[in-house]
Amino acid sequence: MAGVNLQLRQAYSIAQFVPTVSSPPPPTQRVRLGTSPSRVLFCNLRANSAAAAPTLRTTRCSVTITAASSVSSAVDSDSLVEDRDDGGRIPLLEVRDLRAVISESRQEILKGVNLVVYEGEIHAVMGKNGSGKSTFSKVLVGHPDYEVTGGSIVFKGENLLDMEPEDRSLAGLFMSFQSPVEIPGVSNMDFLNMAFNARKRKLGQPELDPIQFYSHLVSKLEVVNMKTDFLNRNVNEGFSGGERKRNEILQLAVLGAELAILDEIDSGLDVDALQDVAKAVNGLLTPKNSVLMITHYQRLLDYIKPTQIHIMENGRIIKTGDNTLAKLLEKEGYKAISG
Ligand SMILES: Nc1ncnc2c1ncn2[C@@H]1O[C@H](COP(=O)(O)OP(=O)(O)OP(=O)(O)O)[C@@H](O)[C@H]1O
Repeated sequence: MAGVNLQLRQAYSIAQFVPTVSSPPPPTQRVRLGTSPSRVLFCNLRANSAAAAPTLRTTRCSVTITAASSVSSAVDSDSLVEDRDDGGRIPLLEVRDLRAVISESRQEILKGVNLVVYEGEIHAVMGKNGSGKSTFSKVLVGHPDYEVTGGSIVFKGENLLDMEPEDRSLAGLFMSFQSPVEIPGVSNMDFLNMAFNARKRKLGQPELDPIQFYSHLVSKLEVVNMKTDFLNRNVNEGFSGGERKRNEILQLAVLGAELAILDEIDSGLDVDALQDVAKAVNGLLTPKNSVLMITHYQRLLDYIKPTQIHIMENGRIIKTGDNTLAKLLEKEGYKAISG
């Protein structure tokens, strides 16, 4: 059973950073014992054996977060909680002078990112290939490949850098990856059910059994225009690129999030799928929830209208503006914007 738990933990860590499953899976769970989790490594949980389970807390994932915490300990997040702009808007995410290196090579990728997202806002981050957009989003969720070396991230008034990746998820941060991973041996339905219940536990709300959860899930499937067949398939296994992206949005719809980080959610989508996904994201927006989306193309912004667009270059946000910035980019390319 420990092997099962390890695999589920890995799956969880990868997909949405929900907590370790310490109790046996629900009765309908279909978990293939002994499946190599090599394709689903996220937290560099190198050990594939049950024996490794007790050592999980000492993986690089935790070490990285600890290192990040020491950087952020000087942040007076209380003062940031009080930060209200003139319009009375409430900041959800406050990133100040964020610096991060690749853990292994120590190469600095983020060189002082500043960004504030208020409740109910949609922010788009654009920029040339390799400018640091995905790194930024992965640093936000605590990806172990990166180490924060300076600056601060405050989410809902709390120091995000003090939190483990799974706690960031439970706090209401969701990330849709550019290349969603497969999780062999875990069905979509079971995965979503466990992730959903983990969030409910954290919120002190009643969990749903598989039958109750199915009813909840069916309504969400309609939102993303997915067939029920996908529920019985293993997470993302054999899914087309577009199906994976829809599945990511299904996870968002099921789990909910105060801040959804969508990394190139439009890549690989045909026109109909793009509209479905955009419609689903728009349908999930409330005055309290926010979206931070990374994209290369204006076409996504035609469907999900951003409050602000940021241009990232060489690990920094060099320009912020409204949709005219994206239109300028589309017409003239980055030469019209770069310094
Ligand atoms: N884990 C890593 N190991 C080595 N290099 C990395 C790693 N992560 C990021 N980089 C490098 O950091 C730079 C920024 O990468 P990142 O993926 O953040 O760019 P991006 O702006 O999202 O690019 P794209 O638009 O092509 O997706 C790139 O040069 C990339 O090769």
